[in-house]
Amino acid sequence: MASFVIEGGCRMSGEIIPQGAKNEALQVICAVLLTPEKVTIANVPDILDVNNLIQLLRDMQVKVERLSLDTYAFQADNVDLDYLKTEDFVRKSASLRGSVMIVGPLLARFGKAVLPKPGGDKIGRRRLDTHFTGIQKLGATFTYNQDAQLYEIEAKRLKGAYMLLDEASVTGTANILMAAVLAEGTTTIYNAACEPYLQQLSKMLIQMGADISGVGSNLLTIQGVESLKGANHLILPDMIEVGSFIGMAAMTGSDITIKNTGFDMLGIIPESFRRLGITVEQQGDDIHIPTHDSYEIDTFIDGSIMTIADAPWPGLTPDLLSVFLVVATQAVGSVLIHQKMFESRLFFVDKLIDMGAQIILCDPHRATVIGLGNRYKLRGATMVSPDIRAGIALLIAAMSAEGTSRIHNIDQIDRGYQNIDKRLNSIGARITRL
Ligand SMILES: CC(=O)N[C@H]1[C@@H](OP(=O)(O)OP(=O)(O)OC[C@H]2O[C@@H](n3ccc(=O)[nH]c3=O)[C@H](O)[C@@H]2O)O[C@H](CO)[C@@H](O)[C@@H]1O
Ligand SMILES: C=C(OP(=O)(O)O)C(=O)O
Repeated sequence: MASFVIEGGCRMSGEIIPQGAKNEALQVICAVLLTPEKVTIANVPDILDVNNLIQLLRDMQVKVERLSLDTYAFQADNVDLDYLKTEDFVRKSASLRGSVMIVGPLLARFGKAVLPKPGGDKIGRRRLDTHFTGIQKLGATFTYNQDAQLYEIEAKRLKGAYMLLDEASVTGTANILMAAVLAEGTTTIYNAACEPYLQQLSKMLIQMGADISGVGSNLLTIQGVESLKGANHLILPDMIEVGSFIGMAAMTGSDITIKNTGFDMLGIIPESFRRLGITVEQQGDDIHIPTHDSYEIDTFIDGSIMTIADAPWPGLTPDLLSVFLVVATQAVGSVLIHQKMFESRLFFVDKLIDMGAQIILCDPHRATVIGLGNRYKLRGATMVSPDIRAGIALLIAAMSAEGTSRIHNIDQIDRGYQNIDKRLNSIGARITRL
């Protein structure tokens, strides 16, 4: 497994362009299975998860053409459904979470799909109930094949239905939506997730001929259509990467401009960083983070310690809480980080404590951070990245620390951040990939 060696204390300056959004890419690439026509997708991030999904489609005989570094044309006019029965398919599906979202499109278009255990971060229970119940409501049957360890799913023709999701699952909503666009009649999805990823997926599906209303809300109404056509789609900048750069800049005392951030789609993210005391200057669609010698965490209006907690969109994405946590370690003041959605995403704080951070892990979901302000710097350390977002948080810690750090298992970072070492080194970081 590759590692990063990071020389701490280097300030960055200059401009950085965020990659395309990982979680949107995973959705819209699955959606190409809904039509035999050509779908062209631009701003596709060159990251492990996305490349693994594209390979999975290639293995299913989807024609994939790389038109430029970040633009692909897909044509699913001759899909090999037998591939879904192979061990190779099961193994590859387990390498990423996004693979679960081929079920909706396959079922809608071909009446059958299989669902092996998907991959993704090991950050606590990651149940698929919402996917199952939603797709069952559309009339599909699930049969567990013990030998192959996968579900076989069938439906002659999906039928629209009303459903109130048990939770606003991101990939669950995408899967059900992609199934419903070709179902017969009307589907209503209440308590739908409405992250920008889903708004963008809906936008692409509408361009393909789907009839969807309520986009951006938690109530989606879909009138099924007979077939869908090709489309051209542009993926938004990755809001998690934008947030990671904001935190990284503040904590390393860097002066950077994050270009083309898709600011209007960042929701509560910029304001949440401002509440940590970070100056986030909007300049058109760019974000400028000036050099911070210190930043002070806000309190609630009554003076009590602030909580930063995740919530379904338009609440704060759980994928940035690790970044908020690490950035708070060098702030003036205290904050409670409450990761409500996942129960194993905060254990990486042990590594930060080893580096000198003052953190009390209250329970698997909550950590209190007592900011060190300018009093002490973190110390360099050797660490292993447990998941993608803990990985970037540890990288930020290492970049701000005194001395040299090593992070092992950086595949976990590469899963979601494109050429991160090269891009950061080009504006002044010192990261070596071994
Ligand atoms: C490939 C992809 O797109 N992955 C994202 C997707 O994963 P994914 O779609 O797998 O995550 P879900 O939205 O299904 O749920 C995530 C977790 O949050 C819990 N939950 C969810 C909704 C809710 O209202 N209450 C609640 O507690 C679930 O029980 C689960 O433990 O969404 C997550 C939540 O934003 C992100 O962390 C992942 O990066
Ligand atoms: C948890 C994440 O990804 P995945 O769902 O692919 O594991 C993430 O992107 O932070």
